[in-house]
Amino acid sequence: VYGPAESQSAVFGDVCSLLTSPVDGYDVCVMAYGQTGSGKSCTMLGPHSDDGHILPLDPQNDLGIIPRVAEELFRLILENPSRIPKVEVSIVEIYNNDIFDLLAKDSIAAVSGVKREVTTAKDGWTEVALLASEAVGSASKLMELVRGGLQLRAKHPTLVHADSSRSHLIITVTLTTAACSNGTVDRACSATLPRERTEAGRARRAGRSRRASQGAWAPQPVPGHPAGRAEQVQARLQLVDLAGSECTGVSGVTGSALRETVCINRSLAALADVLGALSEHRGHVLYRNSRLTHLLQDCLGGNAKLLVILRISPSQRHLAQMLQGLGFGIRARQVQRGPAKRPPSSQTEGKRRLD
Ligand SMILES: Nc1ncnc2c1ncn2[C@@H]1O[C@H](COP(=O)(O)OP(=O)(O)OP(=O)(O)O)[C@@H](O)[C@H]1O
Repeated sequence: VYGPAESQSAVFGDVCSLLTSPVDGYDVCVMAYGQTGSGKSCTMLGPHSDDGHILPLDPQNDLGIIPRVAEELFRLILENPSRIPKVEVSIVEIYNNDIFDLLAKDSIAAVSGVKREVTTAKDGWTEVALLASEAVGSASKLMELVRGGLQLRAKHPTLVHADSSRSHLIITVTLTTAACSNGTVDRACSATLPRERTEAGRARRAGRSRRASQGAWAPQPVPGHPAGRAEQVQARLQLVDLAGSECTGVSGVTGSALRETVCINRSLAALADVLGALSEHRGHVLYRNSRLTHLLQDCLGGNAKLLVILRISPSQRHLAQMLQGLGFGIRARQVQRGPAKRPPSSQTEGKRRLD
């Protein structure tokens, strides 16, 4: 629990240790939940202006989780120059239960993003069809894309918060790495990784493969490999700034803003329901009740490491929302899925290969 005077770097200190996981092939999701105006965007992004620019008054202390994650991720990646993954970014917002691609490039996209659909592929992964993604080679390029996405994000003033975000923002960083395959010799792997890590990574990454997105980067051929090419492994790091839960009597919204509020509250209720179902180990989890939970299905119910940050307003005026937020936190905490699992080795059934 962080008090009001806690620094952004202290909060990031609890996120930082998760960042080796996507580099090692595990999915990670960090999301901020809380009522409108409680400081989710501040926590995730730091202070920022309407044009998406991050505005730290004190650059050392004010930066939020996302710019810090960008820096730390690339620092970790560059620690091992012989295994640098391809890093791609996609940014979507879920507004009024519709998904908008904030990196799509066409005339409509310049105003509000392009509407997309989430689908569950045959292999069980949820994906947003036709989603634009951009390769990035540095933290600054990643943050440039985030700023562009923020400019398109839906906002609307309310009585509670003059700069209220009306959509859920989901930034996905995908790391694609050529993996060592069983029965083959990947010289890059074996030359640079300790034996123990190579073998563990082999089993883990070989089963962690997903379909590669289209792009210039391609796996290197592996001599003697039946498919004639190295396997690839993809890990996703998702950074989620949820829209705020809201009591319409307090926020005073009407018309289109009221519809936004209804959609926000419904999707957050669906998220709470999913966490409740997972915590009770129910056989059937209703991910598709909302596009938010459908899109986040892999990180909520899959093998991802999920970190939920709860923002609670200390104001008595918001007591009902405070209790509701704490109830959400209790549900999130009750979800026990054990340690993140290593995917099956490449010789067992159910492996996913990128070919
Ligand atoms: N720790 C903090 N210290 C000082 N001011 C803060 C802090 N956190 C947030 N604020 C301020 O509170 C206001 C609301 O913050 P923010 O935009 O992050 O809320 P939010 O939860 O994302 O709201 P919404 O869901 O409506 O978009 C902003 O003016 C922000 O600068």
